[in-house]
Amino acid sequence: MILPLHVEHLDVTLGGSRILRDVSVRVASGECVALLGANGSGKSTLVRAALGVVPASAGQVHLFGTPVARRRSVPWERVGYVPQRSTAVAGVPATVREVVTSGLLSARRIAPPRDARARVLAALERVGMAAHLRRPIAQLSGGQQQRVLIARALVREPEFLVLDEPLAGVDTDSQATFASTLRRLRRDGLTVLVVLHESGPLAPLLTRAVVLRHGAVVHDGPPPHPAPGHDEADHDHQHDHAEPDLAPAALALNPENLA
Ligand SMILES: Nc1ncnc2c1ncn2[C@@H]1O[C@H](COP(=O)(O)OP(=O)(O)OP(=O)(O)O)[C@@H](O)[C@H]1O
Repeated sequence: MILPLHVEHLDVTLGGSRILRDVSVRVASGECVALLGANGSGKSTLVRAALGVVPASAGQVHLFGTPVARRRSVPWERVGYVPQRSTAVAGVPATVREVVTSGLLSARRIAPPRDARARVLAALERVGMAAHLRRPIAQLSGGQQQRVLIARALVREPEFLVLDEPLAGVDTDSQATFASTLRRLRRDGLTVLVVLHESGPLAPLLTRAVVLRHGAVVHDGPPPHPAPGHDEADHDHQHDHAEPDLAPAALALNPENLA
């Protein structure tokens, strides 16, 4: 069976430090897997390595059976990526329509396809944001921005969606909206890998959780139950190693730059 994601014995070393240690993770078709762990445990690094953004020092990554050595080797027509909102939309002076249209562009396709308008609208309808088509993304709430970024990832109709901390800095109402969006996508048959600080309101949607600690997998199985009284709304840390805010031109031209 060809897996959407198959990571085998992956090691990643950055700045002389071993960040991931012998990590093996499988995501099968139709699963909704959470990647959990404390700050600095290596979750984002694993996602970035899976999308060819950071190189492996040992081990292998396959997406739909394709070996991933660099960003260009990712089968982007089958994989959607939703980056952390804080790094993706800060200061971008674009409308919702423009942001979602950028999901249809790439280094090889710098003009939108003929049916772009209909596809953009359909993607926004899937996340309940069609009414906001013409609004500047910077004017939207955090939760709404998050849904627009999901629409941008959905506009190519991927089979596998990777989301990096979609609940970070999002208020409780928007978290519930996000959970129902995710439930709908799962019903549509999407395979999902979602990086989370803790499983929280998404726990009922998860088929499995992989927990990282100090760059190694310490759990791969049923999702842990959310702690009583948990509140993720205040989890809005910034990454000291985060990519710089994307220039609008990069956002408009090449969604693969977001990975
Ligand atoms: N380019 C880099 N050079 C050196 N160290 C790095 C680099 N990128 C990440 N790291 C380090 O790797 C470790 C894991 O970082 P990573 O962002 O993958 O963790 P995380 O689990 O996603 O954390 P968070 O919850 O804060 O997003 C951290 O100690 C981080 O400082």
